Amino acid sequence: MLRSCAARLRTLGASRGGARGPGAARRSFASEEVVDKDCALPNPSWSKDLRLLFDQFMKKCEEGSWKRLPSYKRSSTQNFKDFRTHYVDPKLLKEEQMSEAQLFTRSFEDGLGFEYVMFCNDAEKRVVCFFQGGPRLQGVPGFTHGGAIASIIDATVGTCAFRAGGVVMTANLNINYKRPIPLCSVVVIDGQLDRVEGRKFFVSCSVRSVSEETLYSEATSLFIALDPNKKLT
Ligand SMILES: CCCCCCCCCCCCCCCC(=O)SCCNC(=O)CCNC(=O)[C@H](O)C(C)(C)COP(=O)(O)OP(=O)(O)OC[C@H]1O[C@@H](n2cnc3c(N)ncnc32)[C@H](O)[C@@H]1OP(=O)(O)O
Repeated sequence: MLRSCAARLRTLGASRGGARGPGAARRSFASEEVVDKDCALPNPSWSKDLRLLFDQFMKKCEEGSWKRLPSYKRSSTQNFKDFRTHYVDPKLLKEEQMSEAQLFTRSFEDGLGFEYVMFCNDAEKRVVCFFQGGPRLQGVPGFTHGGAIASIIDATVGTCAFRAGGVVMTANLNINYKRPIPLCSVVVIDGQLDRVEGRKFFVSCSVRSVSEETLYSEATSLFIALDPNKKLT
């Protein structure tokens, strides 16, 4: 698996054309035109497994029950700007650093870090994430780092909570690591909103192999919807 992963990355290097694939979002950022591509679309580093899962769920999207969630390196939506002004003390924001701010899980070159796509089913209160962890996410040799697994779990269960409760933050994340995840393999993270108590959103998830035969990890989490009358800092 590692060899084919390296091979894909070599072809990726050759195809570095930076093509503006579908789903590119044009917007001005820090006074320059930056094309923020939708990273939740296939690129040459995606394995056959990841593309197959993507195609399967895109068909479900056509049936209407599931929706693919676009994903960008930077969130420029107005609500993100409102988030910063509303919840963060401007004194703490160093504008020059903020212009470099990117979503952590979208901060690696194609194929090297987090390759993933999420689909949501709001009726079932579920978010499914297909994740291929690249060679820069290595923990023990040949396996994915536990912190990288926690990050993609956090993003998946966080998105599940976000869909139900709006702007949320992680208050608690408990992960049981049952089996190590081979580096560059594809896993299926299935997030489920379990219950809501006021501003508390309880979400759990499993991390399984594509064949569903191997349970790699299980997690429970608590997200808190932010109180509009409270600053975060
Ligand atoms: C912006 C939009 C852009 C668009 C984008 C689109 C896509 C978007 C996807 C998002 C995906 C996010 C995925 C990344 C999410 C992170 O990674 S966030 C980063 C890590 N988390 C943090 O840094 C949070 C740090 N903690 C805090 O800021 C504060 O503790 C919190 C979480 C905001 C809560 O503070 P608070 O609002 O003052 O609430 P508080 O009164 O303390 O507690 C409320 C209730 O929760 C309970 N509680 C709080 N903490 C705990 C705990 N750890 N354990 C148990 N109970 C707890 C309290 O006991 C209380 O319970 P009740 O008394 O009401 O029964």
